Amino acid sequence: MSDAPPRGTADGQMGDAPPRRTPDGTVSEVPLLRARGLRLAFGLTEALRGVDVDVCAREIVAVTGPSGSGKSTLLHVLAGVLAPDAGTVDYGGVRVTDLDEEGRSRLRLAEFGFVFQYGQLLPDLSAVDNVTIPLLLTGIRRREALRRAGEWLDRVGVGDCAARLPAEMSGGQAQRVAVARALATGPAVLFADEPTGSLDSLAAETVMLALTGAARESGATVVLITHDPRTAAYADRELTVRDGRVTFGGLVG
Ligand SMILES: Nc1ncnc2c1ncn2[C@@H]1O[C@H](COP(=O)(O)OP(=O)(O)OP(=O)(O)O)[C@@H](O)[C@H]1O
Repeated sequence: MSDAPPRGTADGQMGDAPPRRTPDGTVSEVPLLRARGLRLAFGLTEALRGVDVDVCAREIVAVTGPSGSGKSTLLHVLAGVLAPDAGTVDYGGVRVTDLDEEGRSRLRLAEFGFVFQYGQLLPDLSAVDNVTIPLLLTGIRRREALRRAGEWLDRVGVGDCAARLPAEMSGGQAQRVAVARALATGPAVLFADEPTGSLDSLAAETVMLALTGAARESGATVVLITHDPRTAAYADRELTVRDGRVTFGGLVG
């Protein structure tokens, strides 16, 4: 969005991040996220067993694979939520895997947005207030935050739900509010873990249309986990994870 706050100063080292919007509006060929040799075990369970992944600026990448194959773990490591046992993640000019917990937290707040499968909206707040909260946290004044939140709800097709509580919306409407909330602060990368996992196919379609449309419009890169081929079909590229390894489509070029 043109009125999004400036991005990329989580630790003051984001100046050499590749451009997210190429002059002709296409996806950049330069990896924005670059992971190499990722390994992570939970006790005896090797969730990631040597994963290499590139995600280019403005790309929409679907991560697919069987249950328990390591998809969520990979997303959490790419997003700096989890630190791997071995391997590197680079985001623009920042080596995420060299940051401590606090540095990763600042990076997430400044650069990343998240959408999950369930229960992400604050139940006691209306749709518009749910979208307003992260804007207020970036220091935007309430009146302006409300205006932007309303615009985002319109953009994802749920402007008429602005005053409703999450319990007064359908699952698909609530997920579109969650998409608006995740994108309203202008994140460079949107990470979505099964965003349509709890929805019927029609609602899933409306959510994916809203998510991909809004992400493309705002120039956000998207990494989304799904085991629904119809959801994966909205992506520019699909990569497959099996037994902790990327078996298909991890690298570009
Ligand atoms: N916090 C944890 N503690 C222990 N084991 C874990 C933890 N998180 C994940 N695992 C294990 O790591 C492996 C990969 O899990 P992960 O959640 O990444 O898979 P997934 O492909 O996302 O699965 P699903 O599609 O069912 O969500 C699984 O064997 C899982 O049980």
